[in-house]
Amino acid sequence: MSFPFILSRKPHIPLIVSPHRTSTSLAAQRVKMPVTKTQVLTPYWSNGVQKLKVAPSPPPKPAYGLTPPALDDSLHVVRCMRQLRSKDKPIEKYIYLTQLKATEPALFYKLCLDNMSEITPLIYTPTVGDACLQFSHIYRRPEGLYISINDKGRIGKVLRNWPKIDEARISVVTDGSRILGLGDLGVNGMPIAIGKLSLYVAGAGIRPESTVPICLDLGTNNKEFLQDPLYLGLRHERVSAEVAQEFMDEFMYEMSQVFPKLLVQFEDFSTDKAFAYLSAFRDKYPVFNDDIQGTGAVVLSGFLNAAKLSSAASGRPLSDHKILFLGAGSAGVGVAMQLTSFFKMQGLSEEEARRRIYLVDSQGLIFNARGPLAEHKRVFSRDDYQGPPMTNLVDILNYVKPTALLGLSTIKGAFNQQVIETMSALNPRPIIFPLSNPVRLSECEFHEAVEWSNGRVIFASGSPFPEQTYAGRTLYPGQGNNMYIFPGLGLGAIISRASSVTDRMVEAASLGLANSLTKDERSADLVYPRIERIREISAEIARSVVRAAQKDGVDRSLDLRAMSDEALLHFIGERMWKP
Ligand SMILES: NC(=O)C1=CN([C@@H]2O[C@H](COP(=O)(O)OP(=O)(O)OC[C@H]3O[C@@H](n4cnc5c(N)ncnc54)[C@H](O)[C@@H]3O)[C@@H](O)[C@H]2O)C=CC1
Ligand SMILES: CC(=O)C(=O)O
Ligand SMILES: [Mg+2]
Repeated sequence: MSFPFILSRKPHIPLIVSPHRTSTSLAAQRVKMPVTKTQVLTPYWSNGVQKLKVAPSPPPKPAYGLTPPALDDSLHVVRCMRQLRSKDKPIEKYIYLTQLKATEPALFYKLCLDNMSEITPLIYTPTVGDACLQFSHIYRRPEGLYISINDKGRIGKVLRNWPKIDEARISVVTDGSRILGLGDLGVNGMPIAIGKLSLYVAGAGIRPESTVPICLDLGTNNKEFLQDPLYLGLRHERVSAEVAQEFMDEFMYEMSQVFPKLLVQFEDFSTDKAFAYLSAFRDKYPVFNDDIQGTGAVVLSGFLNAAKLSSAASGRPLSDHKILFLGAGSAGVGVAMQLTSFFKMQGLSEEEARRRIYLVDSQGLIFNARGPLAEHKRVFSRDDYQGPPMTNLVDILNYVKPTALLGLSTIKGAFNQQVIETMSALNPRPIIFPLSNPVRLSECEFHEAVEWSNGRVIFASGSPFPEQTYAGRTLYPGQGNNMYIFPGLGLGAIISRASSVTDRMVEAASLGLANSLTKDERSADLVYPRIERIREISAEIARSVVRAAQKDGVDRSLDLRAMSDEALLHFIGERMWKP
């Protein structure tokens, strides 16, 4: 018996089927279904045919007398928020919320939805970075699936131990080799998979039981962890790239066999593996890489809105923008690839679009005459600079004269006062996005960018910063984080039952996000919508993604094709799980 992800179209009128009786309802007559115990059946549509599914039973309520007489759901929400706020350290709040999620998931997600801007930084970046660093010390109970190199040859068997195989729809998979900007954390990477999936539930209404966090343990090169007696992973260095690739081939094949309806999100693989696995698997399975594609989509979206504000001040045509990246890893190059589509939208050719982009890595400006380059950097390597290596960022800014400076370098403070003043001298409204995570690795802080640009900066960062007041005006930082994209992208891919995640679907997610700003948000110069609207935004993104999947012919929920845009949006909203 399968439990489709999709909720009933009319969840308020479930059919209750009594033990040992055959239902005589209309819907039930269409599908013969042996009913052996009390079950809640809900009708749903598949390829134009109405079917029934058994709804997973809610957790049992404690029997009368086992809870205090005045325990009341709405007051308990208030009590939990007070308990949460009474804790001083973010990591203590993280541990409290983790326990709450394990014991009362609906309550946990209600708190998340009602307090998105307060709770997101606790279950996600920046606190999740500390949770990963300390995972082997704060570990309490099992959550998620661990597959290690020792399981090679029997990965399918391990996957089948997952208790909710039929419900599984979305998995976030990491091998812990590059967690945020914190480096190789081995099996301590599990909280990043868990945190991203909590945002799928909170932000896109994916059912909690449909999420599968997976951490692959292929060893770690983190010397501190290898010497820590409490470290929870295998105590050896990472296996070679060849062995890891063979392991991944088996893993992905077995995933497709055990979980035929699962979408896979690759997360925080080190850059070489991130590109290798994406190209190896993207045409075979429904999979995307969040750091390459999700980040590309979220930054394109923020950049589209930022470029309009910047061009309004400078009078410069949109096609004239120039973007400089500090950092040329999976995220930097992923964003650069996605931003070429911005210039193509302005009428530039692929070649012209690429020429608007400059990459800087740890050795300075990337140009052909510098010497051999990793494959992912080559496409953006400059052939129009022949001089000596250029390593000083201010020199590079004065040479390139960019309109936008994006940081994906993990180098805290790289956007110092001189850098921001140079950008501000070059542009009436400089676009400065320090996107590295967690917050302590951010290339600059919001208050610095505001102060050093005299309040003119158009700003978005990977982790959240508080708003600032400048010259009597409140200025809001954008959060340029893929958390705005992956919930809606995943929801759209799941609802359309996409057989693969195409470039058009990723771009549709990006444009869906860019277009979701309200009038009020635009007039406050925001480049991303307020996080409190995440469900509404995810629904709009999902609709765009479904349409893109249909255009590319990778959708398998064919009945959605005939729906009007309005009906599709309504359909998506109704399918979101509500705590
Ligand atoms: N805001 C968001 O949504 C996202 C943010 N990120 C963040 O981006 C950062 C980078 O991630 P990846 O690209 O995967 O890592 P990576 O380690 O592959 O890339 C880092 C890049 O920075 C360069 N770099 C290092 N030191 C430098 C220096 N001193 N000057 C100039 N460049 C330097 C490296 O050469 C490399 O090209 C991480 O902090 C990660 O958390 C990643 C994905 C999404
Ligand atoms: C946000 C994210 O995916 C990262 O920093 O890796
Ligand atoms: Mg990531």
